[in-house]
Amino acid sequence: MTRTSSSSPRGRGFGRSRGGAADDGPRARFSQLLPYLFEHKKVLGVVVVLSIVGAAASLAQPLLVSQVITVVQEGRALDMLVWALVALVVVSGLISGFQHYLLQRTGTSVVLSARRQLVHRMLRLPISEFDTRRTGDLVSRVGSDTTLLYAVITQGLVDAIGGSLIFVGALIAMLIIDPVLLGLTVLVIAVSVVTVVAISGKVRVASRRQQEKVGDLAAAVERSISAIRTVRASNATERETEAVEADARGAWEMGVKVAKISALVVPIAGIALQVSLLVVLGVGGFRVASGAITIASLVSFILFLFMMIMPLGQAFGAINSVNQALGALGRIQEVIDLPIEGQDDAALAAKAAPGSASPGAPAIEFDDVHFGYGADSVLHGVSFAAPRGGRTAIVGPSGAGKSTMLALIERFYDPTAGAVRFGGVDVRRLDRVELRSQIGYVEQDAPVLAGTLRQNLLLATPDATDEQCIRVLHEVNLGEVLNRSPEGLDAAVGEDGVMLSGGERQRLAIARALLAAPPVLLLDESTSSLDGMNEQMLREAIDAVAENRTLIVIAHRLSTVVDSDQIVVVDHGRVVGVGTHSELVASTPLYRELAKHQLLV
Ligand SMILES: Nc1ncnc2c1ncn2[C@@H]1O[C@H](COP(=O)(O)OP(=O)(O)OP(=O)(O)O)[C@@H](O)[C@H]1O
Repeated sequence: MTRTSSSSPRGRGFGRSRGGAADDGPRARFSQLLPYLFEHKKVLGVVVVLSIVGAAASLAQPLLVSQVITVVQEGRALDMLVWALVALVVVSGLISGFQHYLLQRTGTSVVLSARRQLVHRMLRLPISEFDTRRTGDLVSRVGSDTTLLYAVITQGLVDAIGGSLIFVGALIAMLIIDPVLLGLTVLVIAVSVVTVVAISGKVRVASRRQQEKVGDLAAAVERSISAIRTVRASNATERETEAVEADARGAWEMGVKVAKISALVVPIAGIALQVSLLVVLGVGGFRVASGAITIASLVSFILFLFMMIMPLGQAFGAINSVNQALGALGRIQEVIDLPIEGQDDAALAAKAAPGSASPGAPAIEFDDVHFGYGADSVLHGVSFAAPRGGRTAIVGPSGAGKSTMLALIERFYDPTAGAVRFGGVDVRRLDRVELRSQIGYVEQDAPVLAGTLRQNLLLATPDATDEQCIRVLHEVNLGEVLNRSPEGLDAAVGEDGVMLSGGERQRLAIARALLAAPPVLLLDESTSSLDGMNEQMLREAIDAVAENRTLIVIAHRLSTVVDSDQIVVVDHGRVVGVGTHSELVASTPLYRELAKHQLLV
């Protein structure tokens, strides 16, 4: 069988993720974050303007306070000044509320666009990519990693831009009030900034590792839940729980590490404020005493100092959240940067020999096809032709490469040598969408998607009517399932179709393929778990649909294929015989053996 991510042990997470080790994981640069921000440049522009207005309103406050002190000292009336102060406070509040809303909204939008891009890419990756990646880890990149981008907008970057304006404004005001005091303050701040920058890089690494651990955790949960019946039946619940807990603990440990590093960053702004305050109070006191500055100037200098330190805290927070986001962005970009299926189709098509579609050509033809999933070769020079409108059966021992042959027809993989032709044309020269629209494919494990009967049927044929759906369900003897629930076609089938029996799942998958009625049908052991009566009904349906169509069936039970136009016998990736049942019994020892086992000779 051809394994996909949902059924292969490799796909289920027995293996570890790529790049799980310390520092060799995907890294993201700050510049990779910018496109996400540019996408919302208009709103962010509004936010920046609001920040400027808000900053001006905030900066005006100490100036007004200083005015108030002077006016009180001079014993004049305060009316206008007080009102101006109240208005400033109200305006600053309103601005910051609106800004907050815009930032949250934009943060969510950035997450949305990262998710969109990821999903768009993920569903188009080559099938081989899913052979080695773990489903849970991919899911966690969409669900968890993307949420870290939210914090960049809401908790950091834009705030810091607004904050930096206040910072600069306060700096200028302080320079005007007293350059000496400012010099001392800047010295303290410079030391704290250097310290923060030095330790913040570590946040990125720890955050990326934390996200990797969350990916491991999601993969472990997915693995256990998807095989929950086997886990229970094997009395392995305890062990699986421990394994999942170990991954959860790994994520926790990394979270604690991020917390520790962040904890170093956060108080630095507070310490800087306290030290500068002490310095300013001490030195400022002397300067007031010596008459270099007035008390009113010292008070407003201190208010500006607070104002300057606050955005510094924001900036440190921003450095932290940007670094966390970059850790996650590395994992997001890694998937977005992967080549998608068909990206190198032009080069492949150029390599393929030109051929033209001709009515006389076989529907499907394998011409000396070689293929391997990795280093191990699976097909070694397979050649056969499936005639148009005929029924071809592929038989052979388990692992011979039968499902792989169907995967090559669907172009889930391309041969390493030789060619697969569709109607005389090398499939590498055909558009994949066009090729697949010509082929109905029923996988060995007959996947049924969570949802309703209708959703499953309409997967390949979204425009089919209810009548067509119901007709095809009857054709595959699933009419009874339809009557089982008053919801009819809207009846749920459960996750992976668990509410249907194995045979019913297969017949639903076949119904889906039949509904599209394509010229070529590929059935991978589609009748293997049907009981005698259902199998008969199904064969009649396939017989009816197979008329004037090319059918390629992989079957282990020869009784289902003895009346095929031709049978291709495959062993260890090689074709060892082609012919009808009686011809092969006479000519091919392996086939004779298979037939003997199944009491057909
Ligand atoms: N996605 C995959 N990645 C790596 N190896 C694979 C993959 N799918 C199949 N193989 C390997 O390729 C070989 C042929 O597998 P294939 O599924 O084509 O055999 P099959 O004849 O259909 O077997 P069965 O009758 O048991 O379904 C096997 O050794 C299998 O382990």
